Amino acid sequence: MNIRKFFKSFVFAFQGIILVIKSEQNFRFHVLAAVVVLLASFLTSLSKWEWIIIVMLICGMFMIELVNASIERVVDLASPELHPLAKQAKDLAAGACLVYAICTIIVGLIIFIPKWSGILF
Ligand SMILES: Nc1ncnc2c1ncn2[C@@H]1O[C@H](COP(=O)(O)OP(=O)(O)OP(=O)(O)O)[C@@H](O)[C@H]1O
Repeated sequence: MNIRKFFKSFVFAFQGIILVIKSEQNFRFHVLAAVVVLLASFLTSLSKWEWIIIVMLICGMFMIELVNASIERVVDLASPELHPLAKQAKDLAAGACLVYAICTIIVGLIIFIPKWSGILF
């Protein structure tokens, strides 16, 4: 196993994460949302499994935004001019992000509403 190559691949992966933070407004919004959700989670007594679900949802959102940013760049490289297939590729990737974001909101509400309803009402 080539250790140097192994660590270099980590460096490249971190470069990708830094790039998406710097260049994608959506990603920065999701980072902010994740901080808010983590703060709310600390203030709410979550079970181990609820914590696991929250962490997986947050990481999943970051992952899908990274894939979306990657698809946007590949499409821009392959089709700098307007093309219906380029539009479809970008809109499909954006649709995947939206589906996942809606899923995280629904699951978050299922976890938090019963806990907060006792405090609020
Ligand atoms: N090469 C292209 N050919 C056809 N439609 C495109 C192309 N590039 C982008 N589009 C479409 O134009 C609309 C706006 O795209 P825009 O470039 O503003 O955002 P994006 O590339 O999807 O994301 P970002 O703003 O983060 O770069 C989207 O519906 C997208 O699918």
